[in-house]
Amino acid sequence: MHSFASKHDFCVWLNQFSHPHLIANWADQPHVVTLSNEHLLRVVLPFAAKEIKEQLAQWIETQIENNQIDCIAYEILVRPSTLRTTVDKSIRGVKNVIAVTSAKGGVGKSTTAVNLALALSHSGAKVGLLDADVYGPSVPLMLGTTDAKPGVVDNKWMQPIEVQGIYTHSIGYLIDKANAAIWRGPMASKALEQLVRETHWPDLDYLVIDMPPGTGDIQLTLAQQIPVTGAVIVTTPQDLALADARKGAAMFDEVDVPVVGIVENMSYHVCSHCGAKEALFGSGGAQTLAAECGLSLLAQLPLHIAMREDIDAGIPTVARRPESEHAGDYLQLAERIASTLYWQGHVKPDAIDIALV
Ligand SMILES: Nc1ncnc2c1ncn2[C@@H]1O[C@H](COP(=O)(O)OP(=O)(O)OP(=O)(O)O)[C@@H](O)[C@H]1O
Repeated sequence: MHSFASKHDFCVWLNQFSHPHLIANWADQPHVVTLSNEHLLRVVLPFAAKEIKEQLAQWIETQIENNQIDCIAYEILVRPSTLRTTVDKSIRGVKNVIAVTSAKGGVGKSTTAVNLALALSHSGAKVGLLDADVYGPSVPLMLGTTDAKPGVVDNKWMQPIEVQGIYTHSIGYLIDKANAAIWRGPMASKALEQLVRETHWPDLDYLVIDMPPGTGDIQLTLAQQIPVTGAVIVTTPQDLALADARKGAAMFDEVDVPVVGIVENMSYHVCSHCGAKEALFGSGGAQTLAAECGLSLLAQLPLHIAMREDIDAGIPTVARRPESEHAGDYLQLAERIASTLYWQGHVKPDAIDIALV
């Protein structure tokens, strides 16, 4: 039987627990394990990690039941850390920014961004979603908030719209689609920076930004102005989309924004009648691209009629069918992104963020 005389003993024991989103000796990371004077063991998971939380609790309970350890008082918390970014100027209230990008329109970037934000929230984090797609703000439609109008706080801040447990803001709440489409270059970048910085975000662990598609000046300027913790590139298996995704990876490299990896959307089609899988747009492309660019292939998401129907109904799959296989895919994706950001990044020392606006 294990006996624990010190925090070190607890860490050695906890390190035996493994999970694909943890690294070896994870419990030795600063601030992850603490022991109170009352002998309460506290494990703080520093990124969105509901699955780890549940599996770790189960593992501890099994150890107690099997008399491998004495009964202990413990708690497991999910408390994402703030990570350093190349752009120093932080966003008031926001710990980490995840930019969801695509080099080409129509590949499912917004669908991925919305479901990712909801999945991060289901995973125990406090999450915001900013629809920065000036050319076609689709978040209000996807979340059924087309009639929402953000309130104003202190004559200065815009209040985000809370829906399905996440805090959202969209260019679509302010102007209609027809006007957004004519924005170009500097005008669009300026408006977007304002949108992100003048929103009264509550304290958020993650702000997911649905970026405008493409790899032009707007995207480049945004990446240089907004403290992006990591970018996710969404693509489809078609050659053309993949060629563009390569450009996306190169652009983020140029501005020193870490790319967490690639999401292959519409990777295969699932027949709603017989469940058969077909590679409509070819297969293996994203895998090759990821290997070529030294990036991870984070997920291969199917093209499925239910996902489109959920989006059209204004309740994305993660919220509408949280127990479904598709929602499970997004939860896995969310926890993979959150853990990768943490293990690849550097924790910012706790400080009161002074917003520079
Ligand atoms: N995996 C999927 N399964 C089924 N339908 C999907 C899937 N991903 C996206 N779609 C559908 O494809 C259409 C385009 O998706 P979406 O708006 O997310 O793309 P986008 O890349 O953000 O496009 P744009 O750049 O034009 O905003 C939507 O109707 C959406 O419901």
